[in-house]
Amino acid sequence: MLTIETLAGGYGEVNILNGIDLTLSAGEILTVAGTNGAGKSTLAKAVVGLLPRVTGKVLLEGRDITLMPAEQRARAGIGYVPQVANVFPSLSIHDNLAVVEGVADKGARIAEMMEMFPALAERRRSRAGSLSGGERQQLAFARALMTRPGVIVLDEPTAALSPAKVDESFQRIAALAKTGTAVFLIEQRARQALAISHRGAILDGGKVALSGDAASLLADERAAKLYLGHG
Ligand SMILES: Nc1ncnc2c1ncn2[C@@H]1O[C@H](COP(=O)(O)OP(=O)(O)OP(=O)(O)O)[C@@H](O)[C@H]1O
Repeated sequence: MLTIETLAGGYGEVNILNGIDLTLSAGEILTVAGTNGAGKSTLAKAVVGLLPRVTGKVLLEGRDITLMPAEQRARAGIGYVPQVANVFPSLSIHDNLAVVEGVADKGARIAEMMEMFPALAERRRSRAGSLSGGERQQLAFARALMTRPGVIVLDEPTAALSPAKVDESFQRIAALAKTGTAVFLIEQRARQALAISHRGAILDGGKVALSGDAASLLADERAAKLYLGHG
């Protein structure tokens, strides 16, 4: 579904990403973890078309999208939920979903989103500006799913959530992958994320330091010691 080959690049002249190779198949969850500043968010931006300078390749279903602008990538089926949620604060929850363009069967899709995110359904007429950080994140997630993207890039989806909601969020992500969506999951909660993932990659200094299937990464002593913490 998504192939990343020798991807490098950054914001200015200095490379933040230093040659990354990763693949993600339909229905698969790939956790990308790593220390602060390792380049995880920068990698997400390169995948969705928001990094100013890149070399190497990003392929979507075999098609080279490395230089494709972000809006076009979104139309081609790459959804993105950035770390700081993008919602329209003055619009209601319902209308935040209703204004998403390019959605076939909009009413039905909104109903599906309300089912997937019960906390949003309860407050569908409330202004998005009145939501908590975690609820805003859910709304941004629902907005990104409206167009039924084949790949979704989630940048720390659990960061703003209360501990009680973290599990629920991971379960929702697992359920989404079961419907065939490929999930590119950036997470600080690496152990929990790997527990629902098929594969994982740990970034360090803009490179993949370790990668493999999620279970072996969880069992890897070096990964545990250097990157996963004890939690
Ligand atoms: N807009 C930007 N312009 C210039 N440099 C940036 C920009 N955003 C991030 N950087 C730099 O790129 C490097 C990698 O940052 P990035 O946010 O990708 O790391 P990260 O692994 O996602 O870290 P964190 O877990 O803290 O979010 C850092 O040195 C950061 O200072």
